[in-house]
Amino acid sequence: MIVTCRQMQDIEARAFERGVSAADLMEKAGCGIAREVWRLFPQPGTLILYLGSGNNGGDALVAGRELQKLGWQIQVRLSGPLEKLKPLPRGHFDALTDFAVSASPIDVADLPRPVVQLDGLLGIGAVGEMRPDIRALAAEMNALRLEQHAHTVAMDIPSGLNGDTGEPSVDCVIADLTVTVAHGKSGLIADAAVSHVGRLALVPLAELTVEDDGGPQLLTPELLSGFLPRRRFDFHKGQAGRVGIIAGSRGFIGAAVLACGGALRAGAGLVTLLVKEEVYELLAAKVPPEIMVKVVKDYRDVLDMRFDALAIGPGLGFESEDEILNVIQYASMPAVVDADAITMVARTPVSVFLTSTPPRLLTPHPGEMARLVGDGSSHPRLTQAESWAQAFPGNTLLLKGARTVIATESSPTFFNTTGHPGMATGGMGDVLTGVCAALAGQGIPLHQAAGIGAWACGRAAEIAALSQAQLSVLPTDVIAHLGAAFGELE
Ligand SMILES: NC(=O)C1=CN([C@@H]2O[C@H](COP(=O)(O)OP(=O)(O)OC[C@H]3O[C@@H](n4cnc5c(N)ncnc54)[C@H](OP(=O)(O)O)[C@@H]3O)[C@@H](O)[C@H]2O)[C@@H](O)CC1
Ligand SMILES: [K+]
Repeated sequence: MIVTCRQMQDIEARAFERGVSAADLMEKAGCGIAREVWRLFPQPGTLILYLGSGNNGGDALVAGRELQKLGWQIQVRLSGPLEKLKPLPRGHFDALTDFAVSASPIDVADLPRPVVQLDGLLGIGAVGEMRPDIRALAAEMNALRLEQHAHTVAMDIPSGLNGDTGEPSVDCVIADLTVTVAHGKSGLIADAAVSHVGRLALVPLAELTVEDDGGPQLLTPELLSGFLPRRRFDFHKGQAGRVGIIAGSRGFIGAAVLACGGALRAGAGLVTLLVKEEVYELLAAKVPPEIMVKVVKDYRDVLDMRFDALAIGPGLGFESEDEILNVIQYASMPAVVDADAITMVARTPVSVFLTSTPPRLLTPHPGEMARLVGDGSSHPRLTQAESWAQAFPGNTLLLKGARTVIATESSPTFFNTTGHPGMATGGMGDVLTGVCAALAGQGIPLHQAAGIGAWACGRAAEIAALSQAQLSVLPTDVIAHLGAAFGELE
């Protein structure tokens, strides 16, 4: 569930009336934040706590205390006199040991790396524009990030971001990771906020659980693990899904290989790559040994084959457009439609979709989405995805981007939380297509399959970046780390 700041404060106030302790909540929030920092930064370095006067700074202090136990060295920047700290953060400040308060910007050149700065300046208690003292510290954090490669983690919301609208004010903190507490805040998923929020994580607080409103949801491991079926001990490959992949053409061999790799690592029982004669030799030599490669004269031959799910599109080209459109329209099993196949759908009368009974998952990037919705592409991403889903009930749309959004009519819209800018490399989408098809082949509904797929690919890319720079992460690295990502959902 996504809430406004006011709704969050009301939920909190009602919990306090029931006797829930604010100190307890801060303890849980701070420990949860520390866990999320550890997930992305498992090697300890230097932690700089930027503290405002409110409870947002308390979260940073508790997280700092926990990370200190793992070996992080702590430095503190205060926005004003200590006496201004609210009682809860003041208590945590007084209890902290072995740290230095710096009265001026910190030179991190000789400090242990990584340098991570916790933004505890302002949370949901912020009113109006940032005041000069806070704004100066926010600007300092951004400069440290930009000029000295420090990483920024926002407590609850990035300071200076309107928690309801997502509008960033001047000098709004640019976070690499925002760990939000109890519930996602509406401003965090606004298009304008994406580059200030960065990677998202949610620390659920059982005491602040409320009845779900059916609205958008953040993709979290807690939510997604419920979508992954447990396998019986006597499970066999026929039950794990027979996936057919229609991909690859001359000059676009790699896309097919990547889709196959994604499908394998997402647990498909049998993966068959269906290709035309001209690329058979090349692809048969290039795909992993677990893949069967089958030559088809006409892609429509697939309509008579037994598959549990199809993936259609990566590296396909446009030579067999009529055949592909027929497969999308008539195949009796769920299908993931990607890349060139989306462009084909976009230039076809929409009735093709309305008449196709089995569900389809379309996974456009913004350029392909613009082809699908025309003028609609100027609308907010959430509106684009939900409008398309309303127009084509039963089908699912996954709109790629730094904040991938997934919509299906009558289902809560999902916002992905994982991933990093190093994923801006050709081929990432091909992996995702294979992953989603494999999950669909295991009987997972396309909406959930898309959610698991987006989260797992992003998380795999994060794990791949633990041992190398983000910008060096390749789609093949994502495939190699999918197993670790899925492991976090079990
Ligand atoms: N939700 C939950 O369940 C839980 C929430 N928790 C955490 O608490 C956070 C909310 O804490 P909060 O209410 O103390 O407010 P917070 O955001 O720290 O800032 C308020 C302070 O900032 C000041 N100030 C205000 N506007 C300003 C401005 N424009 N420019 C400059 N200063 C400004 C204002 O000072 P004043 O105006 O009073 O002098 C006030 O003292 C929440 O985001 C989460 O992190 C968890 O610990 C536990 C569970
Ligand atoms: K903050």
